[in-house]
Amino acid sequence: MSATMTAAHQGAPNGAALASATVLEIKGLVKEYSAGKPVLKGIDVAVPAEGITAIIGPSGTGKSTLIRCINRLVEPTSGSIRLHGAELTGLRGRNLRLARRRIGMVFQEYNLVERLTVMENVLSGRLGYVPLWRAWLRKYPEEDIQRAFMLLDAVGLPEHATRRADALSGGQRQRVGIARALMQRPEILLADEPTSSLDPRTAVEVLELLTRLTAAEGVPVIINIHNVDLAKRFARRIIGMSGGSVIFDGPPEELEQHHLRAIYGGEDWL
Ligand SMILES: Nc1ncnc2c1ncn2[C@@H]1O[C@H](COP(=O)(O)OP(=O)(O)OP(=O)(O)O)[C@@H](O)[C@H]1O
Repeated sequence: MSATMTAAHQGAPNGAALASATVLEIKGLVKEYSAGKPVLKGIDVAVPAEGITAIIGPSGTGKSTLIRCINRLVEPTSGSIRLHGAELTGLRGRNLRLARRRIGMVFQEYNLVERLTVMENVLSGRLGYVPLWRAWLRKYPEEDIQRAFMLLDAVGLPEHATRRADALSGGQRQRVGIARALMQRPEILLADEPTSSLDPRTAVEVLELLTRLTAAEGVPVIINIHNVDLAKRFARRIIGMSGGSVIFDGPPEELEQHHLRAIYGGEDWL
């Protein structure tokens, strides 16, 4: 397997991607928030069906935009995004809602409903599946409740089911966020800077948990992360972005200082 780099990165998926089955294939993805000023300049990425793929790059380079184009929180300007071969761009209404059920998301600021209990927050991961009247009446199927308890146990919060979300620490909230995302039984999980609001030790604990649980559930993860050391430690694959383009795509052991200089610019910080 070899990493691809600037000029060599002409859009073809690299050896790492070809070696493993692909769950998500992004081709020629462009996003312009203002006409003629692309933030994403034709992204080509093939995400493997297992493990963590980390997106690194300087602030403002389009990492969040890329992640949010996948579940259409951000509308792509052009290009293709295929999940298990099915095109996601252009979906509307019910078809978009059905596609979103297949894509879990973990957020930097957790996005829990603060006044609801931990259990209700986890169960809300089923909202795309359960009829709304059931959710309003809090009548989730028994199977969902069992799974929510199992996931709360797995994230180390079995005793917190009835606590309000706003009574939890940041690390605990993110554990609830992970349980909620997995409650959805997603085919892929997006994590948009999931550890940026956490202290360094809690960040490692949350990434360990994310790695373990998603491996157990067989869910591949795309994570947008600022900390390069954590990306190298937990990801199987690194995508380095700069100026709205992918300039490194390969396994962590191939990410060298010259790549980091190309991604982040300069070298006085290295
Ligand atoms: N909703 C929006 N409307 C207009 N411009 C936006 C919007 N969201 C992001 N941008 C711009 O797009 C560019 C890329 O932003 P994005 O948040 O994707 O970058 P990022 O690499 O995730 O940055 P960070 O690491 O700081 O979160 C930035 O210049 C940003 O100002």
